[in-house]
Amino acid sequence: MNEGRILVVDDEKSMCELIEAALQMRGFETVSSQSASDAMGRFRESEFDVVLTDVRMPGESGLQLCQQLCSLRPDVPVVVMTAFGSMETAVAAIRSGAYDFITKPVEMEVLAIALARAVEKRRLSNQIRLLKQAAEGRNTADELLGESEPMKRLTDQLIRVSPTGTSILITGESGTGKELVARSIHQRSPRAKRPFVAVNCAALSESLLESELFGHAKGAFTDARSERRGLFLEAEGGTLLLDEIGDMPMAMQVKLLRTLEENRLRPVGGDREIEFDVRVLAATHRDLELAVEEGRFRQDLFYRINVIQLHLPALRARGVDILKLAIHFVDRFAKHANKPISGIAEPAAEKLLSYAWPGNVRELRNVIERAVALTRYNTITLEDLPEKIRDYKSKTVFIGGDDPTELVSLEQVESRYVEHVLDAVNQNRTLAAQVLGIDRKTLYRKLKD
Ligand SMILES: Nc1ncnc2c1ncn2[C@@H]1O[C@H](COP(=O)(O)OP(=O)(O)OP(=O)(O)O)[C@@H](O)[C@H]1O
Repeated sequence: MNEGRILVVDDEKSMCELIEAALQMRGFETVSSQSASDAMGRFRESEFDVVLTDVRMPGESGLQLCQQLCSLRPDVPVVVMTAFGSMETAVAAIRSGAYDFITKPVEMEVLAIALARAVEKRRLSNQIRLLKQAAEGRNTADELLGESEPMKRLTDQLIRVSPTGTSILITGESGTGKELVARSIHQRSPRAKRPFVAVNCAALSESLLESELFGHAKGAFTDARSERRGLFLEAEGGTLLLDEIGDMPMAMQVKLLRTLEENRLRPVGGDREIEFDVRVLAATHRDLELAVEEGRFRQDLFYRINVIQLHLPALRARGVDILKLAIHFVDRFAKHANKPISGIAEPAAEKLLSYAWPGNVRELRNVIERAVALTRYNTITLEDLPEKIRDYKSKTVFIGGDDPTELVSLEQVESRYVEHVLDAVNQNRTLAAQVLGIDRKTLYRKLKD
């Protein structure tokens, strides 16, 4: 049985060997290191449950090592070996963040008990962290609802691809539920018990994004007062969602591709590469194929992330799901607000169905939250909806002009319909071509004409 993985640090090689032999006999796995700096390197390269270190060593002391480890990974306990009778060192060790100390000469039985306790502490705090994450997830994340044909197809695909570990590109307009789909893929994968981490690539400058993703060494730039593990390492064993990947700066795309190909990363300002095990999902509301053609997105990275593509339909294409989602949100917000609201009155429901929902599910959710707060009745009525929805007139494609009796040529009908479809899919030309049943070259020609 594996009692835990221990990094043993002592400048005396024979001491390391002695301790390692005693620990291995008792079921621990060990790695040893003869200096603080070498120990730091090993610590960054792989996962340990506990670090056991001597205090006095040439170069950096065990206490300095303890401080560094505690700021880098407060979740990994450090046990320090101090000389017998040196209470001051023991106190200094605890002040440096050590979890426990044992005195030298080391009694192997005592050491094994101290380490087993430290391993147990680490496992318990990990469990608490994961339970907290799961509880937060349950409170904030919605379940992916939808029974319309396009959503059924999507759920079907999702169930098939989630357990595989393949890279998936999730596309769809803003607010269609891309992050929710990513969470759902994670939940249905063997990685479900490990972390799910999402980062918005559009929100950060190139240099910030790099250190956010890969972490940075101490002193890598002016503000880098301490080391930071990047999100790739935070997501170790789990899933990382690169949201809005279409907005990632070109230079960063190069670094990301290399990292994904090699499964290793180099923190900003760091001198070592670190291996990681993370499933990467990417999401975007942009037309990435077009971005590749226009030279704004690297083709090699596109192929790497686009092994499988899941496309989320716009809310307006989900028919009756609009009402199902609306009722789901009414129930949820009514419960929060402690109001006895039981549904949506028919005229309001009709308006919800005919509105175009450019902000998709997110917009619907906000509209319902507002309506629940405003309503004086026990159903949502027309007057609880925002004016733009109450007054919304769905466009009739063929009439397009101001005069409804205007007669237009077939060519004009076609060009207006193309425009209408492009509006409906947020100018995504790949998708528009699919909807129109023509290839993209033909679509470009029509647009030019
Ligand atoms: N099918 C669905 N069922 C229930 N809730 C949904 C569904 N789709 C989206 N939502 C909810 O709508 C909101 C927006 O979803 P999400 O953040 O996943 O969208 P997104 O496509 O990632 O948006 P963006 O492109 O702006 O990042 C969230 O509150 C989400 O929980």
